[in-house]
Amino acid sequence: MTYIGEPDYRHGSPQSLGILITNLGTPDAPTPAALKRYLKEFLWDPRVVEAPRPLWWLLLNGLILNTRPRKSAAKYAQIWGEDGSPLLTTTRAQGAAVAERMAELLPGPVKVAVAMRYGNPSIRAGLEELRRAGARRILVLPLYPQYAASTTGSTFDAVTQEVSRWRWVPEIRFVMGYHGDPAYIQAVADSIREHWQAKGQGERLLFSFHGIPRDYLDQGDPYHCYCQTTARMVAENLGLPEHQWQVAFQSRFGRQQWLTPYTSETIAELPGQGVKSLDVVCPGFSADCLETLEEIADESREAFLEAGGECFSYIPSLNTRRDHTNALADLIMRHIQGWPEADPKYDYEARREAGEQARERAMAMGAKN
Ligand SMILES: C=CC1=C(C)c2cc3[nH]c(cc4nc(cc5[nH]c(cc1n2)c(C)c5CCC(=O)O)C(CCC(=O)O)=C4C)c(C)c3C=C
Ligand SMILES: [Fe+2]
Ligand SMILES: [Fe+2]
Repeated sequence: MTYIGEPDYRHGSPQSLGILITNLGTPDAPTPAALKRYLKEFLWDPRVVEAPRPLWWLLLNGLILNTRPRKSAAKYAQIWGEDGSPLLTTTRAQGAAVAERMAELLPGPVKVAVAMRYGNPSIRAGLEELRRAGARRILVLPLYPQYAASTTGSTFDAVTQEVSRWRWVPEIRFVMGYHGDPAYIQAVADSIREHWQAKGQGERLLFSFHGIPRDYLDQGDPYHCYCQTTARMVAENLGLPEHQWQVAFQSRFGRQQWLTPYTSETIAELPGQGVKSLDVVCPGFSADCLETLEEIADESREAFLEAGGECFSYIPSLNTRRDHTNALADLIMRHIQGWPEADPKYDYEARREAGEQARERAMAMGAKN
């Protein structure tokens, strides 16, 4: 629908709502060439690697992009599904599920788009999709429960940078995290309970979160603290005594110190401390991906068994669980408060009709398009 001039509240034009659901991103294919493209974009982001640029450029282009793509491609090949990367297929399915749920909760239309911070579908493509649907108000929901500058902060940069090129900037709000959201905590705890009912409970529950360089914490990033909070709240919900759970950080990159304890070291030490059966859950990952399916469910399992462990169980991410979808939709509802589309009395049809009439009046008056 095209308007003559600006849609205007006085004429009752509809202002439609767009939700941009994002995640980190993934290569287009499990090949060294696709990984090189993906890693180049990802690792050049100053929110991800904060090292001084000229030096980092040399290291990245001279060394890392000549070695890592091949190794990472081999890992991706192990988890690649029929429809592509699990992270992307799951995020798309989450977007569709949230859209369905939002249609139940809201009186007017809502457009949901899915985008990835790196790779495809890009943030630009996602925002374009919303713009074409006529979204004048946009809520951005990065699927990172625990805020980190490298993830949520970087998504903020990408969205605002993209919109800075638009002539007509929409209203934008961001969900900056939900590490302690009761419905999210409940969903994680219930997923663990259900896993225990089906497969039995291990002697220890390990909460494994993606790491960041220790230096980022020292400079004030709240991520470490938020991970501890999530883990403690889930453990409390489960009624787990302190000695039956712990937190560790996975997926270290490079030589610097990262958040400790490291998941890999913790898992190798536990059997020696008498823990023979272990459950691992990764509540920082909304969707199963390379870091959970390959690094935890595969590599870590092997490491645990090799170190003398007997039983290793990976508890899947929330993915498209119904309680996850509902928790995300509730989060959206709370963040769009005050926007007319969130008002149950908002009469979308009446507004649309009034808008049409205003448009016709303007046409009759000979306004130029
Ligand atoms: C180099 C620094 C990195 C930082 C800092 C970092 C933070 C960070 N990452 C996630 C979530 C994911 N990371 C994933 C893959 C991945 N991460 C890094 C590096 C850093 N991450 C690399 C190089 C890769 C690519 C794979 C590899 O070559 O090892 C993924 C999985 C993507 C997939 O396609 O499945 C996720 C998800 C968080 C939450 C985070 C900080 C809190
Ligand atoms: Fe990462
Ligand atoms: Fe990894």
